[in-house]
Amino acid sequence: MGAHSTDTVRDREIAEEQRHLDTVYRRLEEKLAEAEYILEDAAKRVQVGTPGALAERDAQVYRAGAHLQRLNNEFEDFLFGRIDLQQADAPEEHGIPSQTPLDPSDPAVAETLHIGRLGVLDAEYGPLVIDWRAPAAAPFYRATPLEPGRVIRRRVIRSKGRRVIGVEDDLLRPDLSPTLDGTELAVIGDGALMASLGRARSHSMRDIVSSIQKEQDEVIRAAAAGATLVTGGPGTGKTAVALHRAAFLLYQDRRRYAGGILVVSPTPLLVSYTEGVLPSLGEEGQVAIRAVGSLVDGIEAGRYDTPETARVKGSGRMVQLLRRAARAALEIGAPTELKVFARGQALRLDAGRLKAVRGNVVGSGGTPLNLLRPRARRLLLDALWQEAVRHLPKPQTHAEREQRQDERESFDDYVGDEAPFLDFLDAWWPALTPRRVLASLKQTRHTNRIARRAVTPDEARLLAGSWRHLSERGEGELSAHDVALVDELQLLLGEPARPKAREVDAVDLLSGLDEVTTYADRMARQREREPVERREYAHVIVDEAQDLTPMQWRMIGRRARMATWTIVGDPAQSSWPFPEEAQAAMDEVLSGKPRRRHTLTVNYRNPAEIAEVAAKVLALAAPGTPSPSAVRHVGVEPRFAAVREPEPVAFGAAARAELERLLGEVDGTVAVVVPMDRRAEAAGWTEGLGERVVALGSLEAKGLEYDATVVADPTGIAGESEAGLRVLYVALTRATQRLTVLSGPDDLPDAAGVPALLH
Ligand SMILES: Nc1ncnc2c1ncn2[C@@H]1O[C@H](COP(=O)(O)OP(=O)(O)OP(=O)(O)O)[C@@H](O)[C@H]1O
Repeated sequence: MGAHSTDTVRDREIAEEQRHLDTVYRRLEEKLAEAEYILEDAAKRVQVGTPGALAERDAQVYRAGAHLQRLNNEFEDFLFGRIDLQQADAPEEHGIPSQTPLDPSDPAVAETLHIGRLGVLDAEYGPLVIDWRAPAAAPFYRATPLEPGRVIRRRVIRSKGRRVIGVEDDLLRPDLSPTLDGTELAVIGDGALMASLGRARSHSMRDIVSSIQKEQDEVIRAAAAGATLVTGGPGTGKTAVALHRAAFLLYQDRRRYAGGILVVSPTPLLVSYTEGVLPSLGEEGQVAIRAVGSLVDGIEAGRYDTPETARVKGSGRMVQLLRRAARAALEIGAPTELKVFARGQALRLDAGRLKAVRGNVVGSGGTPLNLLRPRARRLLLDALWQEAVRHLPKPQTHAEREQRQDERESFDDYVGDEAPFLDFLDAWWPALTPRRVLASLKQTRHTNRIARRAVTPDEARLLAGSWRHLSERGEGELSAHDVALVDELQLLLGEPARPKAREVDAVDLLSGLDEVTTYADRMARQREREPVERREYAHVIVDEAQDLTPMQWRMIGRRARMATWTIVGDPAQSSWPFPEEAQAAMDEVLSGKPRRRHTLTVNYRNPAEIAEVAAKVLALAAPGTPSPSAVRHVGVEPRFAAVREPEPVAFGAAARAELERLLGEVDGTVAVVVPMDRRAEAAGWTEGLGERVVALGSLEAKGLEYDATVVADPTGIAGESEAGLRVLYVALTRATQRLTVLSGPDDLPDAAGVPALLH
């Protein structure tokens, strides 16, 4: 009887929400018709009006189009929340309702707000749905029984398409026996929220808009200025929060942030996993999510460096090495003699002279080398001219000086345009590209020669080895660490001159500095015309920040000179071995910006059973770091299995059998995580198992999650680098339901079934 009456109450409440949702959809359909009308109308209209008005109209059409598309795509959970509020103590101000109740002991609900992905107004401009990012929606996420504010009841509404299927309530004022329209307020708890945490995972992340928690909401809505730094263990929602924050910033100040938010992600895998979240929040196109290896246009990092090589490439010492490498690259294969014929004589600059000229061209300034080419041309002509007039007496009178000047000008015109001189210039001051400079470092001897104290001979050898596959021009695949070096080199080199630089350019006749600025100006104008990708952002969000090397921080910093920041990460998951060095690099990039710190404490991904195993590794990997608390129990302990035979075939068979077993246990995705050098092997284990299964190298698992994971060869992962235990910690924290740890003969489990490493 009791159950029956609860069901009736639940049905009644669901029906009530259904009525509201129906009203919302009716209104949305009206808006849809309106949007269609605007689109048609705009298409018909001729192009008149000021550019500003036209742009505004384009924007309107764009918005209407986007709206249309989104409504047609039919939202899941378009409307997901509701709060019932007490009477406010003050009228709302600037659209922000007061959060304090007039009378805290008043049990009556005075106001009900529905919260959804987008704001919807009724025909009288009353709110049918409030955008989740609006200030009025904040209490939905912030209210707690200790600090309820005006909220009496918070409700999460679950729907499928246009049908409401469930509600889940939190009563924030159990002391009140609250009422709504004179009847007792119903409170339904059907576990929808916990169910949603336990749902099967797919290969794309979902938004968390209906269940953002208070500590997360505080990050999402934090002021934009300066830098917001967020730490938290695995599964605490750092990535989710970072993405929701992007949507929030756009909502709050669209003009400022449209097109100007960059999200830097550690791997392309995490980019594709998270890509769908912003569109599901109604934000399409304005936010660029890019892997740290894809920040330089035209390059997609596809190689992995060994941990030893990565250590060198990521280090701030590379700046000095690259500076020298760029200069040295100019000299590789450079001619050692310049000979031209002019004024009836052979003029010659020998190696010593050329060296002196080169020194003068570079001077002490930091002008990018490619921009110095006009100066190189001029100083070479100077040197040749001095040769030409060496035996002539100095001009004495004004007339003589004028005459000499005229001769000089025609000398420049004549010599400077002749093939021998131009060919020489091309070879002596070639247009350098970052790739070409990297390729120059593939010769260990050369690298060693220029390395001097920047890197050790051993490190020079590692670097050279990692670039051996590049062609002379630097064609070939690069690593994510190389991309940061390319970016640094781009700055040191400047844009290479255009190939048709052979025409005489009046600019060349000006003095050095003018040449440089004029050239730069010309390039700038050119850039305006060609739609190249944005290089500066208004806000930069860094995910998995603990992994960035100093060189990567510099690269990101160059895209954020005017930006505000959100930086999320977990030092305990860092695969970079020198946290202090990375911290210093970050400090430099953020210099002077005020910082706001937040910590996230609840693990929403891993069930407690898995979190417990991970905590053991955490204690070894980052002693003293608190584990986030896991909110869910699945009632199944992680499995420890071991393969005693040393043959890889036996290990592979065991891994595959385990994957097959897990596929039967969970509805969603399954991953096997292996040491980086066993990736190819692991790909074989998963062959034919279908789309739900993936094989990942330890570093590729960053940020991802699966229903079930097999962590294969944990000792191998832990031994990969100095940061190995932290990488193992990452691997162990990927699963939402099931975890199997599969060890080899070198780490057999003890009597309790736990491998020694995990003690
Ligand atoms: N408030 C929430 N409601 C529902 N699900 C949540 C909430 N917060 C986080 N989650 C879920 O928890 C999982 C982990 O979130 P996320 O990947 O953002 O964590 P993270 O801190 O970035 O983890 P890691 O450090 O391991 O990369 C995701 O599936 C996310 O959807």
